[in-house]
Amino acid sequence: MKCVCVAQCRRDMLIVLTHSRKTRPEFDRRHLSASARQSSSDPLRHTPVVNMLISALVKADRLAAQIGRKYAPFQEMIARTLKSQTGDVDLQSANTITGRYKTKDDLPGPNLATTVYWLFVKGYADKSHAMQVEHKRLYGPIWRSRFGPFDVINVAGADLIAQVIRQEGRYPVRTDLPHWREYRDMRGQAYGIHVDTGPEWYRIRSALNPKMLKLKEVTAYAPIIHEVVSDLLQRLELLRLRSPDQITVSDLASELYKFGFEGISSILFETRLGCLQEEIPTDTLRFISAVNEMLALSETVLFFPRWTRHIFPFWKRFVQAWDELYDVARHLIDKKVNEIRDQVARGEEVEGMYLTYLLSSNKLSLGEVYISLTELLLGGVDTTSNTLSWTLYHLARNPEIQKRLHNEIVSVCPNKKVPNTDDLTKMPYMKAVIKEILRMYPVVPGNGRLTVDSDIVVDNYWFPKKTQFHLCHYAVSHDENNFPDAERFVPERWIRDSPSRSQHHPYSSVPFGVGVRACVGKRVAELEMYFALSRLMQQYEVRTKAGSPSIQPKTRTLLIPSQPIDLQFIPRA
Ligand code: HEM
Repeated sequence: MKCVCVAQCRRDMLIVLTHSRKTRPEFDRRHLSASARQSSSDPLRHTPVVNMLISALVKADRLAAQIGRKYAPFQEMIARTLKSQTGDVDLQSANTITGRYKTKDDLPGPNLATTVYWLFVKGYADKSHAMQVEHKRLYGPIWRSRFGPFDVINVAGADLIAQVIRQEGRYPVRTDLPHWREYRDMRGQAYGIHVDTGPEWYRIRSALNPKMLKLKEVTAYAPIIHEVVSDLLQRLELLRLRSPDQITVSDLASELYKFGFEGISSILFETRLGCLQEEIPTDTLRFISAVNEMLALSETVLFFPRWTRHIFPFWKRFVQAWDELYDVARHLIDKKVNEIRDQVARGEEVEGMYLTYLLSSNKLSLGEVYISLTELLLGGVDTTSNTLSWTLYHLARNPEIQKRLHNEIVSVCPNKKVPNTDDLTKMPYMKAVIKEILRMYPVVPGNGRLTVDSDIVVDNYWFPKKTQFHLCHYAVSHDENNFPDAERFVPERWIRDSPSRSQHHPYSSVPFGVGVRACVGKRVAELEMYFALSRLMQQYEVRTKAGSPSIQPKTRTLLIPSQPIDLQFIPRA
């Protein structure tokens, strides 16, 4: 979705989900390190060209304002031109159209210069989640942000988000992804779940849903998830023993990232990629590198107009990254297609998981399967791993909560019994822990909705078709009115009959989104996180090192830790 800044908006809108910043011709192991991914250079923030462009935009904005003050008719002409470029349907105030509603022109909010000031002078460029909170304080729960050609309505009240979602129509759209569409047109590929709209999106989504969103179906993935969790435990044990004090695992997020990548690809592609091995296979490194490169460049490509493609290298690299990503995914899928073909030829029954289901359901073409699995992978890589990182971090800092969680796990699964899905239903506290983490750190801190079918009314404001909304989930889930003492980690808020149980609006914490367009991977993500967390707790007590700093989140596509998380893993008897 579009939002207050190009960087933020394009991140939030994609809802796709990893974020290596640095591009390197040869991929090396450092690409797997979350800290390396987080700290490497951001093309939007550091290139002199971008700085020049920004300063030119600010100047242009100021100049337009000055000219506008002197020459109102001229300003109106500029406004007409800009509005026609941004797709506004009418130049008249909607007051005259609707009579009773206010319009977006009546909304408060920052203009280009103010936004640039907030981002680059006040330092909110990688803290757009915090900017939501500040802007809500300044402007109220609904405001308008303009940034160059982007014009976004920010909504930061649970009831207002509910109003937008209720009017999203049958085929909701998060935002337009013209550059993804352009790439797919260029290569003659299918569009897929992120690019397709209307009934076509719905057709693909309906094909993907059954083995992803039904709890009973997702249970079938338990054995493979446990296999990957076992590998994670082995890896953590190895790293712990190798550390100088024999208890510390450094940069936990990067290990959990590998777990996330391995976990989701083993379900989707029915192939173990070896991300948690000591020596990661070359093809897997290629795959990970391409995912990170494509996502990092996706933001940059959108920022620059099409005519600059021959001047800057971004588009070419974006295309190369997609080619690479698609190529590896296609290779993995083709391998499975051939296996299935051989099995059928031998008269054997075909068994498998998600890929086998998609291939045998015949609901999608092979090209659509390539794209769909790639996009599911993008959705599943960094989301679960970041949530797990924050969870372990807070458990380490809150021994009482960790003890309560451990007691629950032991009471349901004594003697380190490996939990099954039935066991999970008896672990309400573990679910509350994850819910609370997703409230405090919604991985997708701001989501988007682009109105397509009809005009809508929100909070007595009338918005025409093609209005881009930014749903400020972070600001809402940190609102003291919904969650008293909102900055504190209190899983009890989510426990029925607990004195700390919060009375909150149903839309005040919706980390997976709501409605037909909500996260397709929710069930799989939950299963992965519950199995990983329960088994980690069975094996270790996690602690922070004495004097270790408190870690703040930052926004890089997703809400991620701003520093590496190092934790001590004390084996349990
Ligand atoms: C903690 C884990 C996760 C969180 C918090 C999360 C959150 C979200 C959110 C907020 C959205 C946007 C929903 C909307 O627009 O209303 C989304 C969409 C999506 N997610 Fe997730 N996600 C997670 C894990 C996963 C996993 C594991 C997968 C892959 C299996 C996945 C695949 C997707 C896809 C493909 C979409 C786009 C759906 C569509 O446009 O129809 N996500 N996710």
